[in-house]
Amino acid sequence: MERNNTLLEPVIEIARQAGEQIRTIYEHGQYQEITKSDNTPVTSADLAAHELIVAALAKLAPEIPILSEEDADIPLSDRQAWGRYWLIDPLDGTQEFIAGSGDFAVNIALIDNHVPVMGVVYAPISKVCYFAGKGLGAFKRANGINSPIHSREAALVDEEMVIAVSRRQRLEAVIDLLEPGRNYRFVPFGSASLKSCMVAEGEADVYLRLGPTGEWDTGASQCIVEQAGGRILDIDLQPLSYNERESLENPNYLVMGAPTLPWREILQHA
Ligand SMILES: Nc1ncnc2c1ncn2[C@@H]1O[C@H](COP(=O)(O)O)[C@@H](OP(=O)(O)O)[C@H]1O
Ligand SMILES: [Mg+2]
Repeated sequence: MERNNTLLEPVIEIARQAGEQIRTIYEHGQYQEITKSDNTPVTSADLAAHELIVAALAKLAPEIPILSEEDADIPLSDRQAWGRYWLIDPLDGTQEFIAGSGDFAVNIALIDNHVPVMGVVYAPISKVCYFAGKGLGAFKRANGINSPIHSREAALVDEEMVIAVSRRQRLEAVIDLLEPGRNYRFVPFGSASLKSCMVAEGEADVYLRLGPTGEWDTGASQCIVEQAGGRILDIDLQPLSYNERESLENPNYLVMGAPTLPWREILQHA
């Protein structure tokens, strides 16, 4: 565990450098865009960040293999021998990058024996970095200052429950899952990882994600959320898996700040 945590500071710097590169491209507005086979967009900014991160991680720790959203076509038969590997999403929130909302982030996780043990999420526009190491806690770095972060305690039954949701999904699909009669407030925000970090720092009680995402969308933020006191589980309240299936697609999931809330009742229509 200690060995993993010595990698944290260099990885934060790699995420920052990739984020700076993304921010420069974003501000100049000069990038190419193509549609991938899963019908999601990828830009030259995603690919530039991918190249930077892969080169820097290979230099930092040549023995650790890398799985990136932008180079993910590696069969399980090759991946299953990996004890530790880097799981990266060079640009989480590509559609937000294109739309100009500013809600996007660089994600780098270290997975050890199928468990995220290190997570770094860097938001290039706010220049805020969320990071965590297993057994170390979760932190937010802004203006060079680290602050420990903690998810929110269980809200009382009649208190407002703040729910982070994608900007690009039908809100009705989320509302349909929820137990009626509670006081919900929905906060649309871009980038799956930044919404998870909202829960980790207590800005939201829960993030409900319906629809496709990849293991790279949750690896880094799962470590941050867990170290902050929360959990990421699928909608049946089972753990997400890493590098255990041929497909890298996640099931629907929820990021909960307070694991002790009665989630089975709250998600009664799931
Ligand atoms: N049709 C689809 N197939 C696969 N993943 C999708 C998807 N639509 C959205 N996503 C995932 O949701 C993430 C964005 O979340 P949000 O909608 O909350 O901004 C995307 O991250 P990327 O931008 O890295 O591809 C992508 O991984
Ligand atoms: Mg991406």
